[in-house]
Amino acid sequence: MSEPLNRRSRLITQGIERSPNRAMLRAVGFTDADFDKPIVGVANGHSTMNPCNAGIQPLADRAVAALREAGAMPQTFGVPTVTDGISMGTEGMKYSLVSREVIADSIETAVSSQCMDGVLAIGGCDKNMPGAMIAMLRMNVPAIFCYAGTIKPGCWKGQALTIVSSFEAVGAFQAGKMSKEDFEGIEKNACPTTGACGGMYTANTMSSSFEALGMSLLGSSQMACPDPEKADSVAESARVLVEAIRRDLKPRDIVTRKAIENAIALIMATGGSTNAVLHYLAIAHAAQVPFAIDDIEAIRRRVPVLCDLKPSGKYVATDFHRAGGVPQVLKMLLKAGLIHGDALTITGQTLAEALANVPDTPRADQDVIRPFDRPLYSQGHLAILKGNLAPEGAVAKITGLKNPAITGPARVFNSEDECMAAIMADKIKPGDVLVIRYEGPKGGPGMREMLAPTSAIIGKGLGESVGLITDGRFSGGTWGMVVGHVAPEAFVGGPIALVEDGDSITIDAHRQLIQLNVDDAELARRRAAWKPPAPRYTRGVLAKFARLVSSASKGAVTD
Ligand SMILES: CC(C)(O)[C@@H](O)C(=O)O
Ligand SMILES: [Mg+2]
Repeated sequence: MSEPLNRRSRLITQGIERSPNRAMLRAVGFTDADFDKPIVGVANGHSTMNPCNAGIQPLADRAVAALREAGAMPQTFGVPTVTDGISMGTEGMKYSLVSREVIADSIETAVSSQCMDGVLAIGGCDKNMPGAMIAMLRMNVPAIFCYAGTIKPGCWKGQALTIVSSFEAVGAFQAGKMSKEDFEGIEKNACPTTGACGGMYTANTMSSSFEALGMSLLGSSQMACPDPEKADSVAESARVLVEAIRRDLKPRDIVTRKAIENAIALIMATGGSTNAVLHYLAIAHAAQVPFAIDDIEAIRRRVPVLCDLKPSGKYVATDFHRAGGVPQVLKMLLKAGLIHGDALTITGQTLAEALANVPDTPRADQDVIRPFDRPLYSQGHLAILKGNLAPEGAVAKITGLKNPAITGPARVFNSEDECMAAIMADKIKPGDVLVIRYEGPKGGPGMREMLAPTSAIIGKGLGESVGLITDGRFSGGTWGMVVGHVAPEAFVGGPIALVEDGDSITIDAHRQLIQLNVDDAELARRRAAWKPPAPRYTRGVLAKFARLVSSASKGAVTD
């Protein structure tokens, strides 16, 4: 007799003493026969706060129906989100990374409090993906992730638009390089549908990497949110999840070291967001898989950038999907021996088995996905930089830079807001190295993304001549000579706290170096004089996060 599928939920549905529990479940539609079925949580990220999550309710409805058809009892609960693109450049962005932990804690709390037998999570904006994955790996009950889908590109005067077009328009318009008509036209046309930011920014980076990780169905992540195929893939995910519960196939059976290496390889090949480094350190921590920031370099060296995708490339996620998307890239990496084909996926197949029917080479009629003999870059773009400014490491995109090395005078700012004001007041000159500090996980707190200043720099035409380093983060839409996640952060006395205006700083992408050119005796003097600042928040979720959070070089985790 096979094991019952309600391995966990039977703790609250079976036996005399569980009569009150059943009484309450009857109130939400359970009948006698239902108490023997697996209870599956639908972590519903629906929200009208943003386009990324505003299309999720119909997907959650499809998941509920498909779970019932597959013999499970679905129970829906809400999961909060923040919106990076709307909070960007404000104090509210401090809640972005914090929300990854809030989402993880919310899903873990709901699923574990009622001993659910599995969970299907549906998310949209950036932190929804890593937050859900961290919860799944902490709980280790059968789980699958469904991405709400990418937004479709906007269009203005024949130009494909994403939200980053609007961010970059700010600097250009303010510098008098763009007409009011174009500035307003871009704003009004950048986001035409529901779905998450349409380049290979953080949401599409994390969602597509979950296909490589084995925790989302192949081909599902880059579908556009409004398209019927997206809802169909959620229904299929529900069926696959019930089968995984039958097999007792759990997230930590799937998210092994090999799976994480496969995900990082996919991210390198597609030119994904720097945030993936932070999130995969946190995902490995939740999976209890040994994986350190220095492990990323070996993958970067062997995997080329094959996809010509925004922010630094030409195409958007819907182009990528049409060109074969993640499965096509994974099949190419598999054939080249750059990923582990024996890694398991949520379907119970190995990755190689799941890719069996995918063509070995990309279609010749498009150049969204390039063949190996014509990569955009021969090595990956996400590099870990070290030096006396970042002894624990820092993260940068090092491809596509006209000037891969810069040495210049430091312009020091103790917040993103101070730096943004200087950029918009045209106080920044070519050759400057901007230092934005006290924006780290503890110091910000919350490690804000700096898309506003980096876009303003691009918009003002300084993208190739100004460097920027921060203990904060960057958006997936950022490119240029920018280095984030500098660790240790200023708030805990990291070397970035000792920089003074005018100091010489070197950022060298090819040597993967970030160096403060000040002698050790002077640095020792400055360190002796440095005093830790008072925390910016003493109450509420930001204060709790600041007290708990680890270094960015460990994933900025809180447990
Ligand atoms: C607003 C963006 C582009 O979505 C950003 O938040 C990212 O991290 O990619
Ligand atoms: Mg973001």
